[in-house]
Amino acid sequence: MLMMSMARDDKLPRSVPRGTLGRIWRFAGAHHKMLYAFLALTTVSAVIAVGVPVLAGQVVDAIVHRSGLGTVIVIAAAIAALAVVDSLSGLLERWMSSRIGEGLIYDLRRAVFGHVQSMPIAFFTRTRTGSLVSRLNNDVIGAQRAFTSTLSGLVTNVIQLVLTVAVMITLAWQVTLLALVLLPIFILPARRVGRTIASLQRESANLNAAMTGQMTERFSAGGATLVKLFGHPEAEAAEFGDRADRVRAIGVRTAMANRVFMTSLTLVSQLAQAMVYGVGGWLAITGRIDAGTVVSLALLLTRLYGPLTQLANARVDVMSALVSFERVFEVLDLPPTIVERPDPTPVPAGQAVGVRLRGVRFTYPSAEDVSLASLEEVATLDHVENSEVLHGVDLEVEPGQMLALVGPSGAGKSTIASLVPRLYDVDSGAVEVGWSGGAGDTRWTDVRDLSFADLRGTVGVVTQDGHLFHDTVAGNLRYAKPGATDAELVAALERARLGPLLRQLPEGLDTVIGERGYRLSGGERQRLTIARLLLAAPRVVILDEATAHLDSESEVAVQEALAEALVGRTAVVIAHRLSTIRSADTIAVVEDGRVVEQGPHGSLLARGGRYADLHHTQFAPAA
Ligand SMILES: Nc1ncnc2c1ncn2[C@@H]1O[C@H](COP(=O)(O)OP(=O)(O)OP(=O)(O)O)[C@@H](O)[C@H]1O
Repeated sequence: MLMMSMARDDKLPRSVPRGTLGRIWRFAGAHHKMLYAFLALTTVSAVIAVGVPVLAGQVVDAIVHRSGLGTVIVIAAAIAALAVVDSLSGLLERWMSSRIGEGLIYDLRRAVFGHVQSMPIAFFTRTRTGSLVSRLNNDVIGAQRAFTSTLSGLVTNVIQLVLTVAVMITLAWQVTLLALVLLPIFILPARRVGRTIASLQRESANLNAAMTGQMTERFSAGGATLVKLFGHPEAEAAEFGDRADRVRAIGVRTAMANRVFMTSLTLVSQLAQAMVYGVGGWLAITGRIDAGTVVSLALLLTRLYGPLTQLANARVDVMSALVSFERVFEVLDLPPTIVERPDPTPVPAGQAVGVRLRGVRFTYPSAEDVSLASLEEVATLDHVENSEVLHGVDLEVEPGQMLALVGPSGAGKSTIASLVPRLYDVDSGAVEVGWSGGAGDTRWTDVRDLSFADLRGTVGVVTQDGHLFHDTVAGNLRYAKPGATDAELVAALERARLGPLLRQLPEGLDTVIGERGYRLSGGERQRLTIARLLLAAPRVVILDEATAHLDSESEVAVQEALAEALVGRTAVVIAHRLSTIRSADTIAVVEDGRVVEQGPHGSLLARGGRYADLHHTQFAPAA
């Protein structure tokens, strides 16, 4: 058992899954040809490295035996030629290894970015951005190192080692054996130190990611405001300081572990060299070997312990590279739970689209389904199963009509709204969009059967705090419609009641907005997201109508913009204002994950049930 685990440990550090090597090899599929060429070139370099000491020995023999100037010059010229070839192949090798390495970084970055983008929103609500960014930057580069320095080092050194030992044995097996006696002194500490360094590096990577996470979160405008208002800056600084301190300690320990190791290896190598001179010299004096052979052996020995030293290091590199690969693969392995079906149903252009929910039950995904402990920066994911939030919701909005969702906080209104654009998928039942199938009937199609592009084109969402990228006004708007002309952008801004603001902006459409750009008020932000929606012109609008934080002037402007946005569209509105609720074609009262009442304002009020209660307590006084 112990032997087995030790044998396995020779190849991989304890915690790296055994399939990782094969997977890396498959991942690097596009670079295999270049890799083979690189390995061939490496072999040439290794042969040259062994050839030169042998030739040097022959020069000494030629001098000792007085073989003539011609021989010496020929051998010297051969050494010079080998040096030139060695330099050229070294350059070519470097070019190839960097092509492979950088190519791999490119592949990994694109794969991770693409995959992370395909993750459901539940993943982003749990994951810390800093950890994710660090995965894309640091670990990808760590993984690439495996191919540039580590792989080339590994292969060159193994080939060189084998060749050197073979040549040394043919020259003088007794001296070779003696020199090799010291070998175990290299191997044993290499394994220990390697493991220690790998675990230190892993801890350091996690700490760095935690610091990046803390910085990105706390240094955003929102985060910084929170710290100023409620935070404990000293405690924050202390927490950051602790992590930075640990990274410092790890840095020192890693550096020292490396140095002590390298120093002892150099020492052993020099002792072995002394032994070769002593024993070899004695054999030469007693006439059993040539003087040139002693020189060759001594030179070859430097080529033997050199690769050994580097191999011991390569082992450490391989392990940390494997850890980086493992961390990247871990992200790539997260299943994107919301996927597009291969043969989606097309939505016919131009027709109005209705929305309905049939028997929808929904539970928010648990951490285990959508996330990674290392990206949340927790030791283990919480195993708590979320409880069901929607317990069989039935709703229907005819094409072109408006449905208002009302109900107490936490009832599930936002959850219902998030199911239509597939931010989440239902557990059972269906969310459907429908269009006229001819002959007066509506053709209902599950949103899971539509392509992402069709769904995005059909359903538009205006959230309470519409997010804007740090970009120009035009850039933010064109996010919804890439080919839009300036005239279209201006028209959308006018309709969203942002005309006066646009004229005031220092650089008009080219003014940079967002965190570090021109500051927009809450109402202006919201109207900009409405302008974005107007440009996208979806047929269904999902709207979270919370305008409480706006002053009355701004609120009027937002209301006008919203009214504009809803004209001619099907709308599902999480309504907070009586005027909206009254103008809705249908009102659904949501309570505790169920629709408890549904109908137009007048008839619901007349019924004197939950809506009538809500109306009296919440809406009427504010109206
Ligand atoms: N990402 C999430 N993960 C787990 N549970 C969630 C998540 N978001 C909301 N919930 C839970 O789902 C339930 C319904 O929340 P939802 O936000 O849909 O209510 P709401 O009616 O929109 O409330 P409000 O009017 O306050 O916005 C709540 O119990 C809430 O705690």
